[in-house]
Amino acid sequence: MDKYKLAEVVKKSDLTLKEAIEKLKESGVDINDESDEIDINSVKTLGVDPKLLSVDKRQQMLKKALERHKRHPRPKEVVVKENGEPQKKTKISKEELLKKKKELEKNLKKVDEERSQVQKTQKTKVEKTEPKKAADKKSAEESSKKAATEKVAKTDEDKKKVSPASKSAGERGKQQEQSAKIKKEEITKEVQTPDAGLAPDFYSEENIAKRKKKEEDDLFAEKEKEGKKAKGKKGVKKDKNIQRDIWEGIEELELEEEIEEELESEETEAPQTAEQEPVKEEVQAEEKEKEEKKVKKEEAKPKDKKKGKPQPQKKGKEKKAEQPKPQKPVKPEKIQIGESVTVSEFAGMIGIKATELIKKLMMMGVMATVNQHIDAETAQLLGAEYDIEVETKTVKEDDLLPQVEDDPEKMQHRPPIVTVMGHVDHGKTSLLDAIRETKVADAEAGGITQHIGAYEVDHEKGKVVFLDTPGHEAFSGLRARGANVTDIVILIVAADDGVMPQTKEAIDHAKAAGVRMVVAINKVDKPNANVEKVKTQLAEYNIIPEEWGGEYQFEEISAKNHVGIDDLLDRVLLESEMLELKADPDRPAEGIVIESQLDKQKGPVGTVLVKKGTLRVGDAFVVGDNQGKVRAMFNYAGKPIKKAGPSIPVEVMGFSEVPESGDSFIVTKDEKTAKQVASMRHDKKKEKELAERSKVSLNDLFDRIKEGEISELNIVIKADVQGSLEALKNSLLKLSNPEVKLNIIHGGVGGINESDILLASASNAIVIGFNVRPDSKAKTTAEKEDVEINLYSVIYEAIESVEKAIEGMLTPETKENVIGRVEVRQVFSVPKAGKIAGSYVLEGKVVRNAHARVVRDNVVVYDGAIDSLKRFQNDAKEVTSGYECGIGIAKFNDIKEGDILEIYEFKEEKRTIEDVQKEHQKEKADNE
Ligand SMILES: Nc1nc2c(ncn2[C@@H]2O[C@H](COP(=O)(O)OP(=O)(O)OP(=O)(O)O)[C@@H](O)[C@H]2O)c(=O)[nH]1
Repeated sequence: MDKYKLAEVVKKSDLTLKEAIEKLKESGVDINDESDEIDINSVKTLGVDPKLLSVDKRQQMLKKALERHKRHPRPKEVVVKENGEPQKKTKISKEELLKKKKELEKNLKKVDEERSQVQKTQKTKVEKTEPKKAADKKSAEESSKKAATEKVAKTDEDKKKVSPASKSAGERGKQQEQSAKIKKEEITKEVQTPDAGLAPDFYSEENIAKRKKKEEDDLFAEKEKEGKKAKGKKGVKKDKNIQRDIWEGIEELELEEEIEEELESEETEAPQTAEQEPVKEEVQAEEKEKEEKKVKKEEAKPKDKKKGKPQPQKKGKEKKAEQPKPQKPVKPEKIQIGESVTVSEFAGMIGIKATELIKKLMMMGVMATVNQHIDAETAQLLGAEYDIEVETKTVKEDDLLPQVEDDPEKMQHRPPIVTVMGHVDHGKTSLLDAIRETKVADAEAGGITQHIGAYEVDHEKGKVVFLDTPGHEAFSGLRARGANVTDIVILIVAADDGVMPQTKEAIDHAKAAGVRMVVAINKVDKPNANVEKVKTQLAEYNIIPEEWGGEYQFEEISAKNHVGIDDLLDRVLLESEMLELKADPDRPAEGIVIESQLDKQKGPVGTVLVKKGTLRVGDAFVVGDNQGKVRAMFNYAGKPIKKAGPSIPVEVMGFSEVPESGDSFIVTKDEKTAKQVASMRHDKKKEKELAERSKVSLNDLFDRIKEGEISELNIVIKADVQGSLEALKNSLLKLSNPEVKLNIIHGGVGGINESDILLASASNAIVIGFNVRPDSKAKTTAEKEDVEINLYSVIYEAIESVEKAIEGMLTPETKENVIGRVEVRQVFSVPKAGKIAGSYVLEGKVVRNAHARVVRDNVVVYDGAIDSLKRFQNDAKEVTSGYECGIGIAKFNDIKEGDILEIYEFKEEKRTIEDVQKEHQKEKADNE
């Protein structure tokens, strides 16, 4: 039940505090102090209407209206108040405002007259003031408003016939008189009903005095406006005060409108019996509002003495502090939006009511609801309506995924990521098993329960992470997708077999990727093992052991017998120390998906190798054109973990779809961002698919070199026999020139296999096959990776097509070609265009977009592009000798009569490899 402070209730009653306490004690309520609280029944016992005490609905409504008013200034206000110069842009003239103000005042006066009449009646009829009086007075006041008469009429049988909505202005006048009469009658009735009642303080001398004072102030302001010299007790009002009054007038009017709107809607909803109450409340609220405004006005005048109760004064102050007047809505000059914006978002941005925008849109022929998106163009048009510049900013992936820089201060050592590569049967799996068994199974009880494509090894000198997918798949496969995950390659060579084709391939792969290598000579336990032979063979490929003065570490091992494993790990860690592998763990994680699958229980899962930062459960992420949120993470041993730092492989649950291995995995600030990026990438992918662009093709090399994408031509050659391979290699290498470098990254004998394609893809190379064919796997991979395979059976043809490709990549030579001579005979000044040379073509021709050299007294004074060419008023493409024309030269305004213009064009000429080589030789000779 609601409680009320006794002191507040006493203020509204005719009793003193003492009398009230006595009265309450008589009725059995134990109360002693004015700060004590009493319930609604006790309020009634003291003869006070509880409604007057509660923060009434009307006040709330007013408050809301004011707030709304602040938030969404009416459209007319936006125009009126914009640029902080309300008086200049006022659409409603001051005269109109004052007229409206007068009307209001008239109404208020009328209300007061009726009020005093009612007071008189009450004084004569009632000895003791009953709270009910206010109801009648309020009703009387309401008679100045259309609703009041109707409401009062409701209490009367006769009036029930009159529909409020159907009343005309004339009828209302009559009704006002009638209602006054009725009210008088009612007062008599109500006085006899002790329970009913309204605030007696409404008619307290203090309040009446306040209202009168306000009226005086308002009238005073009006006189001021009319230029009459009038002096009041508060001194002469300045222009500022008049402006403020105007604003207050506007606000009053708007509040009236708002209140009426609210009342109308409330009337339709409210039950008839309760109808009179909002009216009472309204009057009170209005009175209060006016009092507040008055206090505010008084405060605005520093010399004025502040009068009235401390409470409203305080309120006034607070309000003033919150909302200095005149209130100016925040209207920006310029806003920025994305590709689209909702009507309500846009309304908020420009400080206009959404409903107003909807109307404007309708006028523009756009039907939109509040939550509907409007495109940038429409938003710009709308903005123009309110003099607001609307700038559109296309959101790019970089905006959503800003590059996070590592903090150099926070960089910490990270474990190396290692891949084992080598020829078939040389012992890759055995080595990985040996490492796992000796180093992992011991440490992790129960061993590895699941396969996640990578595992961690805790060696005494540090941690090493092994990618568990042997060979090219783990290395080149990932690298081909731009995922350079491996730090070190262990090249395994069986001591009994020596360097074999795949050993060579592995070397080429590692070299192309610029990855460090540690050589493991395996199967040293075998009787026919020949370590020295292996070393010699590798030296042919420039893999020279340290003890021979080279830069590669070698370790002799037996994977089968677990011999040399620790030493091999030592070497790997030594190598990693030299690489100074470091990462910042205190940043959002980035990684690479190295394996993925659809798990029956877990849904789509992927093994992510964290490369930067720390990945945590709950992180939102984008992966390829998919996204997700880390729901759970498991380490290589299947143990759930909460976070994973740099170099750590983890199985992640929470992908929206199964990701692709090689996809980059980036943590975003939230799920929304992840979704946005994923959808952008998805769209891009579709576009790319549509474009059907071949990744590496001889034909598009020229375009790509122009874009600065390629400066080198990488080639993988496969031939049927060693002889043709060597011949082809030598011939192609001769095509290498100072401008386009040709690299043969791998050459081998035999058919084109998947590994060749992966290597070509990872190195952006083309594949040339001489008298060989790709196997089916190579074909599929080539298709998947967009690698072009060029097959030849005549060496000459192969050389010619590569030569053509390289020549296409050479920058053409630009030569100057003089095409005409022109004499300037008159100079005109054309607005915007600047100086135009009225000329006569002496020789050759003038072409638009050609260049002109301005020659004055045989000296070239300017050289620039022709940006306009006219014959009379018309644009001309070219003007030949014997004709006149107007020529405008870009960025040159100093043209003079008698100047000669030498017209020339640039011509591009293709260069051959021979040209380039000759030029280069000449340059060399010149330098020497
Ligand atoms: N004697 C001896 N045999 C070994 C050693 N390491 C591996 N092997 C044997 O060599 C054979 C091939 O070993 P894997 O580990 O399967 O070789 P791989 O390179 O993984 O072979 P692929 O997966 O087919 O490429 C197996 O029979 C192994 O037992 C070793 O150190 N000594």
